[in-house]
Amino acid sequence: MDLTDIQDPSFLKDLDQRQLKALAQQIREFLIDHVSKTGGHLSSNLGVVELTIALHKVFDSPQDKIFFDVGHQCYTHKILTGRANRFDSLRQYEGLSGFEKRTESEHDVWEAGHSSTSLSAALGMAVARDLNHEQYHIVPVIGDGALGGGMALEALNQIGSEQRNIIIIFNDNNMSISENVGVLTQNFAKLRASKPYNTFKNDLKTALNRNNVGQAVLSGLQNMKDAVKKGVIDTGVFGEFGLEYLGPVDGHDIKSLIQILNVAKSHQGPVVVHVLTKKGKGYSYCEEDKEGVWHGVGPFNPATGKTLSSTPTGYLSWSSVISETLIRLAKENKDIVAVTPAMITGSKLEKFFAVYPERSFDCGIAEEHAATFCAGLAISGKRPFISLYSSFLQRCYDQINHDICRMDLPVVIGIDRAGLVGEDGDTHHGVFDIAILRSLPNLILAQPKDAVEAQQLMAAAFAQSHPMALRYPRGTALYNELPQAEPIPIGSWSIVNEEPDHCCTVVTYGPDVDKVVSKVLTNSLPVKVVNARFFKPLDEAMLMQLAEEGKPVIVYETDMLAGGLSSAILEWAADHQADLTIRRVGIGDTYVPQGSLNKIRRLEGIDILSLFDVIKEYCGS
Ligand SMILES: Cc1ncc(C[n+]2csc(CCOP(=O)(O)OP(=O)(O)O)c2C)c(N)n1
Ligand SMILES: CC(=O)[C@@H](O)[C@H](O)COP(=O)(O)O
Ligand SMILES: [Mg+2]
Repeated sequence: MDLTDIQDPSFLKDLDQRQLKALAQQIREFLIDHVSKTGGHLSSNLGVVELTIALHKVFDSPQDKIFFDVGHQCYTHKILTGRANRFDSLRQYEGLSGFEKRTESEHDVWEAGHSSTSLSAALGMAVARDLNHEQYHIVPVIGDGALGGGMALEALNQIGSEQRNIIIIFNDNNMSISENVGVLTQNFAKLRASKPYNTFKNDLKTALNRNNVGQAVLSGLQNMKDAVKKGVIDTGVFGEFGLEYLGPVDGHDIKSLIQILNVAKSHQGPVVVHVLTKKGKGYSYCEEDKEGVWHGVGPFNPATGKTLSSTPTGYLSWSSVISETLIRLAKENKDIVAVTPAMITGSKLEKFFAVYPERSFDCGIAEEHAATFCAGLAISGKRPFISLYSSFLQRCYDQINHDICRMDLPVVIGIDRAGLVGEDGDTHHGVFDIAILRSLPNLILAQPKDAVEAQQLMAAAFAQSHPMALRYPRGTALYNELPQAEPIPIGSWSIVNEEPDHCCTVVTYGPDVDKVVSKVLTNSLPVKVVNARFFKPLDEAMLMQLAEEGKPVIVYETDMLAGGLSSAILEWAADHQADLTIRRVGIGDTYVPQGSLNKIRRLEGIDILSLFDVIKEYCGS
């Protein structure tokens, strides 16, 4: 069949096992082919092809609510709900989202991008359904990584006591982005290997194979409950939470999946279906990947698995610049330890973990815990470095406030993926951190303009004794190793382009500093450019100087205007009754969509050309 002919999942009801299997194969080939051109979350999607087919065969979407935790594994769901024809535009501006999007389809009943929200959402939906006296199934699909997240465990706690009808699909591929961590994974491993239950499951299968499926389901469930009571079946952590447990089932065997989902469907109360899948199933490069490099990929050659883009010579990713510097600092300072909430690969901490295994900690998807864990380390004399994607840092705002800043503990926070990230879209843009962190007492907040400053700011961060956060974007920077980086004085800005008779001053930060300088020089515009590398504390002497010069000041930010650098400068001007004419360029009161950085920066009016339109107002053409 042509996948682009699919309108909705109802066609699955008429397909037999053989046809369903063929469909799975076709979808897998489609995914590899399309993701190799657009990039995307390949491995997780390859792992849930059969599971998603079985879910849409057994349940009736959109009446029944099928949705995916994080949402990065919903591509088959998109194909089965009539969106195959839009895959050429995956993750592009105005194209198909890489996550579920309610505006895209009535079958997308929940949106995410951040992990571990699905179970709370499911319980909310279930309570609303019951209060409305409605009848439908609520079917969240959650991975073993996401299930270890605090929110998911908090939700299980309430789901167990509410006892509403929810069918939790536990997609256990024994992987987070890279290898999963924590004691829960051991509990899952025990369940996976649970022999007595596997025997029991076969009994259930035999019962289900009889003609009277309804009766088989009921007697199967009764047998199962008896077996649980007798302690024959290990229900693991789920039993402890008061949930019915079904499984484990082979997540690539559509027949077994359909059988067990039918059992779950007729169950009263919350039930977990434990599905074993292989991350990257059907594509050897993905199947063999333990580091998670195939979790999210850019365009690649499907035959060789080789990525089509390459880092230019001499450049390193910003994450690598920071982690290389951390390794050097850690050599001198034995108290430095590195902490990550499940982002070793994205944060480029693999090397640090290899060089200093006993000083490296992967906490799992647990930003809140990871931040307070760092506070505990710091209060006991260690110098923790925690790497957090800006967007995921939002999860642990309170811990940064209550546990780190309030006690003025010297934790160094690497804010990775700061600013717009591009194709992951609104859930992942890291544009709020300046605004939310700037109000926290004791915190120092900075951003380097280049890799040299990154090394100097890292040195500064570990040379002082307050919490300090250092933000850096997705992408690369020209890298020259500084064997001995001199710490930059805290709160100091620098003038990077001085003009004796300037028409205005541009105050900006990060990699845009040098872009603005090169543009004004190329266009021979008399514009002074200031590198505002500290958002907190501000360089008050420099601000006073700008006020005395009396020239217009354009604050050019590539993050949210509200609460950002320009807000900080306006506050300072008001507090000091300084006469500053401020013009602001930045992101307005909106969630920025997905798309290439060039495209969305243009759209939001924060690209260099937009800045130049503003400059020209002051400097003529
Ligand atoms: C709060 C938060 N932290 C980190 C991430 C980054 N992240 C995306 S997917 C993922 C792994 C999820 O693992 P799992 O739930 O097992 O799904 P799988 O990819 O194995 O299918 C992580 C850490 C995120 N999306 N949200
Ligand atoms: C789904 C998710 O949250 C991550 O996989 C994210 O897409 C990673 O993005 P990077 O490519 O910036 O590491
Ligand atoms: Mg997983």
